[in-house]
Amino acid sequence: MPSPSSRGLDEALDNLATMAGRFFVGEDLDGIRRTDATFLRPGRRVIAKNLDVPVRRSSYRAGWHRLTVRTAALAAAAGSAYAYLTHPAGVTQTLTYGAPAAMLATAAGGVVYRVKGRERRELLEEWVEPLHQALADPLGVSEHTDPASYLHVPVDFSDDDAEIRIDLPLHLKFNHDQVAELVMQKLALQNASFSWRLAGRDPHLIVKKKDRPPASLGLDDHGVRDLLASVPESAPLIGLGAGKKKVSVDLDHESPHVLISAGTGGGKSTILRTIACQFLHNGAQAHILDFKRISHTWARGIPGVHYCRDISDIHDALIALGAEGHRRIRLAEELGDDVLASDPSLVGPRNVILLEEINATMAQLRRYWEKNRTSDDPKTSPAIDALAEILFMGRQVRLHVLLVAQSATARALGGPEMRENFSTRILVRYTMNAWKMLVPEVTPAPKPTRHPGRVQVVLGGTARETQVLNLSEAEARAWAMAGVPGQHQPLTLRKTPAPAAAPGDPSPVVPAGLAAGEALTAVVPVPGEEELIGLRVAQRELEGVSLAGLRWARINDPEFPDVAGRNGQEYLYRRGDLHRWARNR
Ligand SMILES: Nc1ncnc2c1ncn2[C@@H]1O[C@H](COP(=O)(O)OP(=O)(O)OP(=O)(O)O)[C@@H](O)[C@H]1O
Repeated sequence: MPSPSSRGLDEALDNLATMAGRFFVGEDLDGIRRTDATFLRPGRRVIAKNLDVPVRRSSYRAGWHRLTVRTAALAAAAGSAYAYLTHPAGVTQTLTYGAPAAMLATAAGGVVYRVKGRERRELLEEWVEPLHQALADPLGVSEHTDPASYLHVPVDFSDDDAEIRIDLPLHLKFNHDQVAELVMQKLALQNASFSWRLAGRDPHLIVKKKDRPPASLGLDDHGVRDLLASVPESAPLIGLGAGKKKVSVDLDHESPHVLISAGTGGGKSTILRTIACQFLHNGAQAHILDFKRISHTWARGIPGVHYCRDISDIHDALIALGAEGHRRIRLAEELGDDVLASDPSLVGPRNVILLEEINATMAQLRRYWEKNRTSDDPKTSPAIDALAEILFMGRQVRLHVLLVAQSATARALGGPEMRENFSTRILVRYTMNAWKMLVPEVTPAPKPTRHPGRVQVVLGGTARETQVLNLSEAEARAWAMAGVPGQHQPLTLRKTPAPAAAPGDPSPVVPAGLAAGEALTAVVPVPGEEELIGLRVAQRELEGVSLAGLRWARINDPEFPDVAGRNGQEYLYRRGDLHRWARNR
């Protein structure tokens, strides 16, 4: 009978032999067969039952692959040990000098990996993992399967030519429609084609975009001019969606205001330009509140355009527009719903307010008010209050805000309830956080694409991928000017009493002398502004403008004030007009 110590030795030798066997055939060393991988073929699915943890990527590798990696690691370890035994000083020196270099290289590699891996991690977390959770049961795949082993979803899967591949189980016992629906849902695809390749040892599914929007869209593309001319006055064309379907937003029937959320360079100026020039074409008035000063130079001097670059003018314009909104509400009440329904323009011409860079503009408006308010004035900027009021006014008053935000946080818009006023939201190159904040009702978020001019137009809980009509500055200007003749209202800045901004007063004083349809005015007090002055006097009053500059602008700048009188040979201008022109240059 063998002694207990020799039995222990036998067991240890047996275990060692088993481990060595597993090592050389490339199996998991604990002996559990987790996947259907063989020595020659990588695995496709998990076969072990009752696993507590997800199966690691290495368990899917073919046996020969694992053997190669293991042998290489063993050889490296043995080589290092041999080197240490034969040349200990050399190894110590190498470690002394090599270790810091290796650490630096590892750190640099780590940074690159983090940056490159961020997109990949987002892809796995937001789309691939939820898709796996949804598909595992219908496909009969173990939930412990590594999603990336059978769901081959490229990082840029929302691009037009992207191809998604899903490896299917060999038993092929699943409901095709159910799987297709889950793929559409979980990857937030809007239109896709499904090719089932079921024959052979490698059944799989290929998913591609179908009926995608055009790659680009310009005015000279077939049918675009006719389309532009045919869209209703209240519903400008934004672009074309899947299957070349027209995408527009009807400000009278769907959403009086539009929010555009885009990172810089995402194409926000192009979207505003395309929408605004169609309104101008149809006789609307446009107020461009452009704190960046140069976003819409195409609109300079177009009749019906009121361009404010200076923060004091933006402040005044918002107050005047708020007061105009109140006047229109009262007028609408007097006219009654049925009269307005037959002719909505009775309250006045349509006014679109383009508010670029809301984040910076709101901050500037606050700062401006802090600097200029007196101790009797309310603390909140009346311009910000006016904007809030305009956003709450219904579509009947025909004042529409097209607002651009790089980051449409509640604070940037003046409160979370303010975001609710934008039932149409256009998102470009958004982050997942921006989507969750602005479009919580559409989930999961469609994957953003870097395709120029490609946006998501969200309305009524539905997101539509759209290729925005790209009008050049010259085309937009020409389209705006080629509108219905005589419809543009000339916009002038005239002195009117400032609306009283008493806290809690729901109906501030309306600027005097405004009748329905009359041009809006902005309130800009300049001492002696009605007085007529020549360019020589103006040059002394206006900072940073030379006499030559004034003479040049008189001829070349379409926004230079009109001549208001003459003194002999000299042309005279209203002082207030010259000051406002200079501020907004
Ligand atoms: N609809 C579109 N079709 C094709 N290309 C477009 C479209 N919109 C924008 N682009 C491209 O993107 C560039 C930037 O567009 P745009 O100036 O409108 O972006 P932006 O977000 O306003 O930029 P910035 O933040 O710098 O002002 C354009 O020069 C153009 O090349």
